[in-house]
Amino acid sequence: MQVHRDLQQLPVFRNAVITIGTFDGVHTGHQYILQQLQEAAAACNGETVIITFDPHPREVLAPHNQPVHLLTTLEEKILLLEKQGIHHLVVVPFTKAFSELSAKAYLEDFLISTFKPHTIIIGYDHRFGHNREGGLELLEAEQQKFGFRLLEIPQQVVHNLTVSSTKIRKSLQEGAIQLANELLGYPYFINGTVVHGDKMGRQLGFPTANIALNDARKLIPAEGVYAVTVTTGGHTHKGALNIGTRPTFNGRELRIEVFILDFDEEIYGEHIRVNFLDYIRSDKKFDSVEALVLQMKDDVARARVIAG
Ligand SMILES: Cc1cc2nc3c(=O)[nH]c(=O)nc-3n(C[C@H](O)[C@H](O)[C@H](O)COP(=O)(O)O)c2cc1C
Ligand SMILES: Nc1ncnc2c1ncn2[C@@H]1O[C@H](COP(=O)(O)OP(=O)(O)O)[C@@H](O)[C@H]1O
Repeated sequence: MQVHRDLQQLPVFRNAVITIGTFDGVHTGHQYILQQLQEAAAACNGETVIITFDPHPREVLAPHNQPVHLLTTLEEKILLLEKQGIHHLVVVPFTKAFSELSAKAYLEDFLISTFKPHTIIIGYDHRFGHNREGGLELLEAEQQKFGFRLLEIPQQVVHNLTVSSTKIRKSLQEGAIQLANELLGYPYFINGTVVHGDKMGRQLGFPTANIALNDARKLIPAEGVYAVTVTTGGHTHKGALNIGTRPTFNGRELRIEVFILDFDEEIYGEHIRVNFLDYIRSDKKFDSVEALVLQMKDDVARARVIAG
């Protein structure tokens, strides 16, 4: 997949079959659109082109101080899209000025003039232009004039639920990992670096790698204990992960820390990726360190079975 970040340097696409969106999470609904993109491109000997935005439009448009919670950073999105076998990803810098283009100007002066699409494929609820004023009706009205094919993809449903990035974010924030993973079509993951903690883990018999996220905008699932897999140094291990403030030790700040099963290496400063498999329990304040350690033994046993 070629990634284009400079709109002035785009190649000429052969029969561009395009789709447009933020694709946060690259979930099963997005994956279906990408399949349709590939089928349409195969039928016209065209190239598949995804047009996405960075930063995420909500980061530019959301009221000040409202945190964004991304399912995928741009780097992660690129990796996920690459796996889908798409030819081109065009990353459009999303600015306030760009967001203020009228729907017609966006369509004619940006989308059609830049990509000269053979086919445009959009999801059922795609909106564009200032205040989201444009949609399917405007594309249909412009179709004759510009001669592109138009394909609208209906909503995708999993367990009677319409798949959406918002629903997946909500599930993760409620600890509903299995549902989130089914809607995503893969286990939710985070990427980070191993940093120093308070050096208590080793004394408890459970050294825990403390994770600093690569990107602070990444969504952190609900506080609690999770069964995970951990990839570091090119190897994947089972793990028991805690997201919480360590109430037993009267901690305050939120930490993400993982005990890696059957592992004994110093990995400070290393890159670490965690795949969330299932939620085990909520975070608790224990009356004694012994009680916490007993519970952690049980968590680890459960993580071993789940990650098996
Ligand atoms: C699987 C697992 C479950 C945990 N559950 C809790 C918990 O319920 N309550 C709590 O206060 N701390 C919990 N912790 C966090 C421990 O208190 C923490 O690992 C310990 O304080 C060591 O921290 P350090 O690595 O920063 O020294 C958990 C840690 C792990 C790995
Ligand atoms: N099984 C393991 N799981 C997690 N980290 C481990 C493990 N074995 C060794 N380590 C190392 O030990 C560190 C965690 O030890 P810990 O005493 O909890 O210190 P800290 O408070 O700095 O996290 C990790 O960052 C890692 O480098």
